[in-house]
Amino acid sequence: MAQTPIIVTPGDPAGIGAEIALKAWQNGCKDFVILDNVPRLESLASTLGIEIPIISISQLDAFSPDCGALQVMPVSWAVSPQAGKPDIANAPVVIQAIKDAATYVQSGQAAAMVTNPIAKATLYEAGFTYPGHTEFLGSLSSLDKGAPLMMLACDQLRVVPLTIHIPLTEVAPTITSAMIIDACHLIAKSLHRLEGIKDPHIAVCGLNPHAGEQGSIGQEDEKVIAPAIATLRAENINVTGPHSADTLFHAEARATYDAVLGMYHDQVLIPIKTIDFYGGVNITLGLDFIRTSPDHGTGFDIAGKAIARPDSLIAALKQARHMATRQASNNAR
Ligand SMILES: NC(=O)C1=CN([C@@H]2O[C@H](COP(=O)(O)OP(=O)(O)OC[C@H]3O[C@@H](n4cnc5c(N)ncnc54)[C@H](O)[C@@H]3O)[C@@H](O)[C@H]2O)C=CC1
Ligand SMILES: NCC(=O)COP(=O)(O)O
Repeated sequence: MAQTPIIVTPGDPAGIGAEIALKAWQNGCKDFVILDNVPRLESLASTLGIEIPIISISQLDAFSPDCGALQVMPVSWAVSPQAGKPDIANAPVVIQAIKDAATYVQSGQAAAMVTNPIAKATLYEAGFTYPGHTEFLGSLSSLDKGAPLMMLACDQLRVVPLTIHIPLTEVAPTITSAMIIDACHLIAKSLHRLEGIKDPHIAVCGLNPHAGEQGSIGQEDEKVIAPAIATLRAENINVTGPHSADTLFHAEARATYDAVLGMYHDQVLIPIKTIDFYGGVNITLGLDFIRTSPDHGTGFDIAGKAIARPDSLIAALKQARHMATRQASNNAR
């Protein structure tokens, strides 16, 4: 039976997305179709010294994993992409590609979507009103309670930030016990569904240094986070905390839990990117379709220089296929 492809979005065409997709294909990931433009990819491949056949297909059911060429569904860039120089004129094409990819997965034409990095500031300038893919895809999907959540995963760690792209000054007033409860329910359900982990242990970070030092360095740990943990534990959800975030990420601590729920972006993204900068994968939890992504950004400083590493995109493609296979077997039960 023909394999349903993964659909890959171009991301910002001035970034490293196309380069890492060419390299992922060259490295044996042949089960995806990318939304982009054949002449541009051929020209980029030639500049980068990557020799692979590239063909256009007009619909996803024409995909053949054994055809020996990178398969591309065409998009028309408003202006010719220049490496390292994002152009606001291409923003509508970038956004439409994300929307189209989500539709392909929701309709079953693609098994999952993998997004290449977008330049958030460029899209904001063009009027994009969502903080990032996670929230945008959430708006296109029916959602589990507490969704969408952003989970970053590598072989040694899984983390979820409770708040994502908001200013640090807004974190403390934003977090609530209900958000923590919903997030832990969704993480537990997702780890069971996606990875078969029954009763996963979720370690919840405090917000303040030393998890508030019993209320003397901030009140949120005792007044917001601890009550949520007590509620979850009363429901027999395997949650501990609030933990001091600074002692939660060394190897011995990591061996004690399945995932960490942090209160804000950098609290949990710094540890995972330090542990595995090139191999991490971003997974959106709680959507009605599968979406993963490399955990890095557009890499404008290295675009077009042939030095971008495809590891994270390769890991994202493998994770997406793993999730699609698991979902199919869950559905068949
Ligand atoms: N999922 C997404 O769409 C994401 C988008 N971004 C966007 O990316 C843009 C740039 O963000 P930065 O913070 O500079 O992060 P970045 O990840 O693009 O770059 C940080 C550093 O890591 C290097 N790097 C990144 N990916 C690499 C790879 N595959 N191989 C080798 N080196 C690599 C870059 O050259 C740079 O020195 C921003 O506009 C941000 O919004 C950032 C993270 C995720
Ligand atoms: N820092 C992670 C990040 O920016 C990913 O955001 P998203 O675009 O996947 O929502």
